Amino acid sequence: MSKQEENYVIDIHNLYFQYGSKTVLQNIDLNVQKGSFLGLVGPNGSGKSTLIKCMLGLLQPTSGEIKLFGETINNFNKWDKIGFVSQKANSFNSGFPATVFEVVSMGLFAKVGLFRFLTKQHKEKVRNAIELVGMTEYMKQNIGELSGGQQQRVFIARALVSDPELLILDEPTVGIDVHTVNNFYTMLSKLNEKGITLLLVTHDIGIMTNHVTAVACLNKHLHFHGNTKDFEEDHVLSAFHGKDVHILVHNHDRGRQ
Ligand SMILES: Nc1ncnc2c1ncn2[C@@H]1O[C@H](COP(=O)(O)OP(=O)(O)OP(=O)(O)O)[C@@H](O)[C@H]1O
Repeated sequence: MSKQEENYVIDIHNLYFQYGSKTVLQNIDLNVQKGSFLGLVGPNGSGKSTLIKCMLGLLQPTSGEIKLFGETINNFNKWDKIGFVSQKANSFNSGFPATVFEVVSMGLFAKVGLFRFLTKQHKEKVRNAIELVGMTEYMKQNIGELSGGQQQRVFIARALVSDPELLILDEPTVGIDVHTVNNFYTMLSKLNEKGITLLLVTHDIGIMTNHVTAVACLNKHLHFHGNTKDFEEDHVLSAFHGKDVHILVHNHDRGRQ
């Protein structure tokens, strides 16, 4: 393994995926560097979720190679290094009988079983995770009483509580208003500054480019993969060709390299 490859938390080579006879991913070469914040964009049906499912070992690629933390995915077993927050995780109704603290505690279940056995240290971990996402003042509130954006922060805290090195977020801002989305991305940037590698699947191309350190554009093929400085509207347009898409790529200077 080269020095550069040692730095990859995800390393994908020549990946193909088919649902039956329909090819959804073709010849994908993609890596995620340790400490980076990668935004993965593409139009509806471009294969983003399929690619994430392959990375999480939920789907078996038709061919190609996926390495996680330097290990071939079939041999990889340190899944606690990876946290995952899915699309529309925020679907609680206002009567849902669990507080923010309890929901975040659930992220420790795999490690400690029932949360009535949480030790002092575990409770401290839960409080820290809640603080990281800026939700301390809501700790005792019922999750169902929070806004969609606040609920998504809680789900990120739940994923963070087991100290993952890589956090994968699939469309976490669906249904969240623009102002909240901006704050949400600022929070993600802060997590990234603390050393957590982030992979974010999103449609929010304009806002996203102000926060991520690298961008990948997918539409069956990978149309672009590089840093935000080299990322041009042309790449998005070629990935999104034929789609009705309005893109605002702006303020690259604010994106960290
Ligand atoms: N289980 C499945 N069986 C057959 N085809 C599927 C299945 N899941 C997804 N597809 C198809 O595969 C293609 C890629 O879907 P995928 O969900 O990966 O796209 P996406 O980029 O995540 O889309 P979106 O942005 O709309 O969530 C689409 O054409 C979709 O219809």
